Amino acid sequence: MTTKITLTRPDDWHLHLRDGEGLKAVLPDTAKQFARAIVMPNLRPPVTTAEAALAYYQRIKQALPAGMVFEPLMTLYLTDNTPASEIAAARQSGVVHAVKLYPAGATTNSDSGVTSLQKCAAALAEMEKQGMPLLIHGEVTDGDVDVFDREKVFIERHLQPLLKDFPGLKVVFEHITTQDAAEFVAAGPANLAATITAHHLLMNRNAMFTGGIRPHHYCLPVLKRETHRAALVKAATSGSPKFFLGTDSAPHPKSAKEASCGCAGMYTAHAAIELYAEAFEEAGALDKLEGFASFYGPDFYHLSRNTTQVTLHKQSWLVPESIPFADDALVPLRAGQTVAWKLV
Ligand SMILES: NC(=O)N[C@@H](CC(=O)O)C(=O)O
Ligand SMILES: [Zn+2]
Ligand SMILES: [Zn+2]
Repeated sequence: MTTKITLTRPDDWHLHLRDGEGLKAVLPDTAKQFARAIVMPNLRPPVTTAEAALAYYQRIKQALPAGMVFEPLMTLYLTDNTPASEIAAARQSGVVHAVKLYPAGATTNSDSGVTSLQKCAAALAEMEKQGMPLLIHGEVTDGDVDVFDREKVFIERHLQPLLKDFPGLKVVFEHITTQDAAEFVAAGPANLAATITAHHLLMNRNAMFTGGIRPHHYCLPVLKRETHRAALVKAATSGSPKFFLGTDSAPHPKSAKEASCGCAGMYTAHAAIELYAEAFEEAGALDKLEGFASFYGPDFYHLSRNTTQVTLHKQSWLVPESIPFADDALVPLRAGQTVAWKLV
């Protein structure tokens, strides 16, 4: 039995850091294990300009505790009105590495998101030209579509046409949750990749209803049935460079999660690489973890791989019931329970 693994230091290709006091509370959890992270732009107001992305970059750098090394990779929030010139400015800034597409109304802080991809044609053409990746929250928002089918329907209605219209555009299908998405990405061109969260590898939709309603297991896209979880594990452990690590760690105050209309998002940054190690071990594929966590992401983004390492021990530890978060608290995934691997 493997009791110790050493990996090239991983990166997180999909992360929510929030801002202000919340940012200060969560940033060390990510920086202790990841060298870099793609930072989501769904703040209030959203990060829609290169100038705002640069200012956010500086706030993250300032919030980093002394002695920690971490590089935030910024993203721009795409709207119906994003001009091509803003894409060029983002590229020029040197800190923006991707543009994020939220279909309007699909998820947390997506009110200013895109209502129709037609409206974004100029920005998308510029991204294709600049080699700037488009990161997609791939769910339709049509209330007639069952919430468990929204990702699958997005592929047919929006992703396929997009890839056809912009064949050179680099696309990351973010936080995929279905067998449909895993198979679509695996069969797609090299410029199409996907991120997979630890929670979608470890849990199926039963986890939302174990003995009662479990608001801390609610995220978007929502957890799916077991066949989908199994397909995601297969994709993540396949050794295909089209699938890489993106935690989608999404902190919300406890009071906003444990509410009559609770927010979507799970907090996993406190134990991210350890949770992935559990999922890969369970699949008998610990040897595939380094490629997924540390190589395929930078390769896709044309960034260099990290040169330092992290070590994990097979040593179970207790996750705290809650973590301070600004003037509230956070309930992390596995709160009050154990995680099987521990970062040294
Ligand atoms: N994943 C989530 O459930 N929530 C994310 C938004 C997102 O990534 O869709 C958040 O910002 O809270
Ligand atoms: Zn999302
Ligand atoms: Zn997210």
